[in-house]
Amino acid sequence: MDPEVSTSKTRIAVLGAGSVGSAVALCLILNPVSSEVVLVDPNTAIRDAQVKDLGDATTYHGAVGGGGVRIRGGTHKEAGQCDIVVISAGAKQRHGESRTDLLGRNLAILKSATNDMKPFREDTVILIVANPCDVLTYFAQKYSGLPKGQVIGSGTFLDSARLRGILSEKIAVDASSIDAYVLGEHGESQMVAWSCVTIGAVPLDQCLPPNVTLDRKAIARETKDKAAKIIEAKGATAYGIAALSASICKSILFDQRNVRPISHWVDELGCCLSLPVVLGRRGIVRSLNMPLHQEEKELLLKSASTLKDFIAQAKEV
Ligand SMILES: NC(=O)C1=CN([C@@H]2O[C@H](COP(=O)(O)OP(=O)(O)OC[C@H]3O[C@@H](n4cnc5c(N)ncnc54)[C@H](O)[C@@H]3O)[C@@H](O)[C@H]2O)C=CC1
Ligand SMILES: CC(=O)C(=O)O
Repeated sequence: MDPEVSTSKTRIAVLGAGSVGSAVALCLILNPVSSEVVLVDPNTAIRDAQVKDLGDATTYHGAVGGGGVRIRGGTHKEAGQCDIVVISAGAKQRHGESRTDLLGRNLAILKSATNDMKPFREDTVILIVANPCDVLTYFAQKYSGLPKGQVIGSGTFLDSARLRGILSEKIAVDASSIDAYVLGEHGESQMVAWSCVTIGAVPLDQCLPPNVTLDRKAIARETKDKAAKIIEAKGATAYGIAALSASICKSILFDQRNVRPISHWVDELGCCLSLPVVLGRRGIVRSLNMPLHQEEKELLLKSASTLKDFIAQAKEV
């Protein structure tokens, strides 16, 4: 951790005061990472009501070194001067819609929000959470003009957490001791890097409990479909992505160098998608080259090709 970093000097802006944005803000209050959280939404009635509600949660939760996190409403311009901008602004999927169905609506929102935030501080990191996450990350890099490594997406961090949770139940090992990654698109073309799954450095196949066999296809499908199942029942997902977004903010602000599957620009593949990266104060420190099997490499290429098609088809306003 960078000893120079202190929560007393740092600000995180959250764009979008809806289900996800407010849950991100709550996580940042309960597990303080910065001294201030600035909520931004053109719907100022919702924004201010969320600020009041969240303000009640700050009372007994002091930041590191004392003093509570300050939550307040703010403008896009102010967001451009924050250490991190988490972008959850945009439409969410209705039952039966895919993430990519949101592209037209959310690209327009992203463009106007990014223009409204300019000029950015030169060290601001943008974290895209709104969907379709990977395609929006590509366009946020283009619109913001910030170095590509500073504009990232939550990507398959959430899918990887879901995969670890499912594996944890099947093999009765705590999820935090399972190293397993979903790669590629945060969406339909995602793939599981099965050849690299380890438990305490032991390859998965070599440490299954007796009488346990894993149906890998079914597990990958359950991982991918988890969001749709939740959306069908309650209309949205929010808590998982909020906790993980707050943890990404912590990795960045405290220069923690954690390895996470995060959506970022991958030169060889010509798009933004998730591969494990080292996260630091300026976003991506470096990408890690996973020793994937040939068929996994092909699935990753297919995911990249799907994403490039979406980028090519996107109608910019
Ligand atoms: N990456 C991931 O794993 C996840 C992504 N999401 C995505 O997050 C996004 C937000 O979802 P919810 O919070 O449930 O939606 P919501 O509808 O509850 O909130 C969206 C908010 O964005 C605001 N907004 C619109 N234009 C804006 C602008 N220019 N600047 C700032 N705010 C603006 C709206 O006024 C609204 O309050 C959706 O695209 C959803 O698909 C949701 C869950 C997980
Ligand atoms: C909505 C969404 O992208 C998710 O929960 O994975």
